[in-house]
Amino acid sequence: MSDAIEIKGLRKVYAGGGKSAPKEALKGLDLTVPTGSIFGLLGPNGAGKSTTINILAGLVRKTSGKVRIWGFDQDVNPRQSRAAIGVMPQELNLDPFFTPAGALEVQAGLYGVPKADRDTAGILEMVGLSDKANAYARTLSGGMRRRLLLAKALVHHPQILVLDEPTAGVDIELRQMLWRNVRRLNQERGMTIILTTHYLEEAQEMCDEIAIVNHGELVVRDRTANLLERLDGKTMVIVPDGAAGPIDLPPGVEQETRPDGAVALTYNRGKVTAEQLLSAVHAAGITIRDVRTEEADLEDVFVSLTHSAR
Ligand SMILES: Nc1ncnc2c1ncn2[C@@H]1O[C@H](COP(=O)(O)OP(=O)(O)OP(=O)(O)O)[C@@H](O)[C@H]1O
Repeated sequence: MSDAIEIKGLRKVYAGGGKSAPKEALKGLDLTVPTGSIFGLLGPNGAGKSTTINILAGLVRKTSGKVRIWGFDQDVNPRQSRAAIGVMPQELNLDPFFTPAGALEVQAGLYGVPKADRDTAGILEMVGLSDKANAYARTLSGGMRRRLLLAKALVHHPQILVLDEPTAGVDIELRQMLWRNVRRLNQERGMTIILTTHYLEEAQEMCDEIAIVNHGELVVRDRTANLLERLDGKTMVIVPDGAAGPIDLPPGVEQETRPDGAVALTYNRGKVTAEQLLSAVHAAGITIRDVRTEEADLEDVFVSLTHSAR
């Protein structure tokens, strides 16, 4: 199967409460998530990411459109489509009276996982909670609760794992543990991973493919590497030895003097070469103390695309 998730024409209108008008959070979203990928769903606040994820998880009812999960139409085979997906939610809502081991057993029961197929100890070990297996959830730290939420998402051995803002506000150790586990689940078990994050650097590093949504619509979906290539602007930063005078630059190159005296030359890689720039700098009689280049990153792509969509 090529796509783990297929979303077609997905609309969600939240009923307005009191005097507030109804809100169209998704306006006919089309999206596919390839099987075996680590897929990033990005977008500004209120773009519709959580709504999309909650519909996939079966927590929010869509207004219209088609959702297929692991080949199962959500409307026709709700049980199978739910069984194929595990969701680690944003909120840390856990029953305080359950222990981690107890919570996993209950979750396994809810999904009808036979006793012989349960792996409570193994999952707790994977998320680093073995020594807390029998502690009450109310005594767990915020980080431990997140580990437990990840563990709960895995009890029914889903093919697809969805993580909604998994690293928001967590410390470095937990973040590394989460990403280590995500990579392992993806590489060793072929699990398809979908995640939302506000940390673009993280998405750039972790995700093979990225979709950006804005105002309930898809802005772009592409391989991360292709997205980064879309912006072929590059900046050469020159630290001159002494003050730099005017430089006679090729057309289309923008010159900016930074507060530290460095000269930033922004150019289009397709039109101007680094060599041309360096020649122009030399011709201006500038001695170069240091030179470096800055590539576009996902943040530039994100800003440029969500901006132009507006
Ligand atoms: N239960 C609800 N009732 C009414 N409106 C809602 C509800 N949930 C979300 N919305 C609205 O729908 C839009 C999309 O919200 P959603 O939470 O899906 O965005 P998001 O991309 O996840 O944002 P964030 O990055 O802030 O989590 C927003 O305008 C939000 O105010």
